[in-house]
Amino acid sequence: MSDSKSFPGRSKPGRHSTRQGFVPAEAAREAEAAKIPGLPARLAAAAIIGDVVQGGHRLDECFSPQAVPNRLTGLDPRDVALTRSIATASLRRLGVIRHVLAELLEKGLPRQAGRLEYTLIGAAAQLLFLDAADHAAIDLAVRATKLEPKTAPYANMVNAVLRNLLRRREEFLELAAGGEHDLPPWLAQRWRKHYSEETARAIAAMYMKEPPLDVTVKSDPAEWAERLDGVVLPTGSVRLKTHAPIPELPGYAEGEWWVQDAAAALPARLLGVRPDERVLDMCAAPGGKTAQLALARAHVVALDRSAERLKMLAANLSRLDLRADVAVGDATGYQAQPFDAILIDAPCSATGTARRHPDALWTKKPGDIETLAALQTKMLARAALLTKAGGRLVYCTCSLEPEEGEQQIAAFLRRNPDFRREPVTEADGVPAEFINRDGDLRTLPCFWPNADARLAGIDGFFVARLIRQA
Ligand SMILES: C[S@@+](CC[C@H](N)C(=O)[O-])C[C@H]1O[C@@H](n2cnc3c(N)ncnc32)[C@H](O)[C@@H]1O
Repeated sequence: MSDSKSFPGRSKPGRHSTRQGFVPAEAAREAEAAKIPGLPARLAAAAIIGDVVQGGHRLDECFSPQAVPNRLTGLDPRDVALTRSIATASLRRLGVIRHVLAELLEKGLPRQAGRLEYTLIGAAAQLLFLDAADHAAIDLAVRATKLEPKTAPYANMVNAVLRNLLRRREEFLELAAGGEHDLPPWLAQRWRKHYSEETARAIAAMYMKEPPLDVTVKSDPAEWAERLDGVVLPTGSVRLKTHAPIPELPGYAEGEWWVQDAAAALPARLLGVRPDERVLDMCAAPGGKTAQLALARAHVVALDRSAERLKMLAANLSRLDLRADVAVGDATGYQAQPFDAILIDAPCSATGTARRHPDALWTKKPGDIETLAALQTKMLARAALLTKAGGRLVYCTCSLEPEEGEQQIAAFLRRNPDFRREPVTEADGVPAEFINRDGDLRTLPCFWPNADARLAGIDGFFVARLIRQA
């Protein structure tokens, strides 16, 4: 790998002679590493695991061309795919991998050993959960360790730990089987309290599996299910059994569908917009729900604080040949004439989406929930001012935390007596099991179990539909 930023913190590289002249030793080491098949991907994966776990970066962002630092510079597409699979498996199973490593590292991890932990995590993920050849996983982890001056003294230790892991693999796989060790303890504890012991276990079991790919189609789900080798779900989304690269699938380039989890497709539908209504999508990017509203031929204002993410929204709408007015701005202070309908897909802890974004569980801390809930409260207050008399307001989050869902709406209704809940019913095309006692929608990742893991589960979402009195 040629990206020198992939070795942050390396101290004062020495210089040595090459045919081209003097180059930093660091660059020379990287050039050497690039020649060893499989090593650049292992180095990139370790760097990305660190960016997520230590730096708080989102995993998806690490794979975007705009990523800073970009760990993928110079990697060929096969190495990028391998990097992604190592990093994703590492984060999906991070809890149990750390548990296993703690057992194998008698004296714990050496302090200030740079990227050593992430190299070990990536190698353990390969040995336990991926198809990579065992000898390659161990040998390349040892080489990666030798490459960095801070970690080089621990190369023998890495070798010994990984060989021990291999010897005890069956025991560790048994430990990993239920997924219970994969969750950060503070979140597991919350879910046991708010749902039940059994539900928390079922969520953990779902979170250790790769999720299916769901898409929203512009029309004719049955035909697209057949063309895409999928099934039509009870809510109208199409679930694909294959994992082919998305841009290569039929209908993608023609803009006939877009990727959207089946649960994420429900909030915009529950807003029930009609042609020519003025609709505000308050947190719109990257635009999955804006596309649904635009497809219903509403006049949509797609508002988001992030200009970068709105560029993605614009590109998505352009591929789909759909239109919306794009506005960059802070929803909590947004001013406009009142709207017929408003959708708030609020920023949240995203703990309901960890099947697709396993990093979501490891980049959040307990205090974040309070901070996010405070932001959501402000957005709801602003949306209340922007909703016409008789207008509708749908609030949703992809969080499993009641503070960002049920409690948020209970407090909103207490503060805003001119709003009432319009309960979600089966007549909305929503399965009864998704509707809670208050008439709000609450999905959990363990819903829709299926013996065929390719078809199981749904993102965790909360959705409330409110009406402002006329
Ligand atoms: C859950 S995502 C929205 C996903 C989107 N609705 C979709 O379906 O594709 C939340 C969005 O809220 C945006 N956001 C965060 N804080 C905001 C604020 N104060 N005002 C407006 N948008 C904000 C983020 O940039 C992010 O794009």
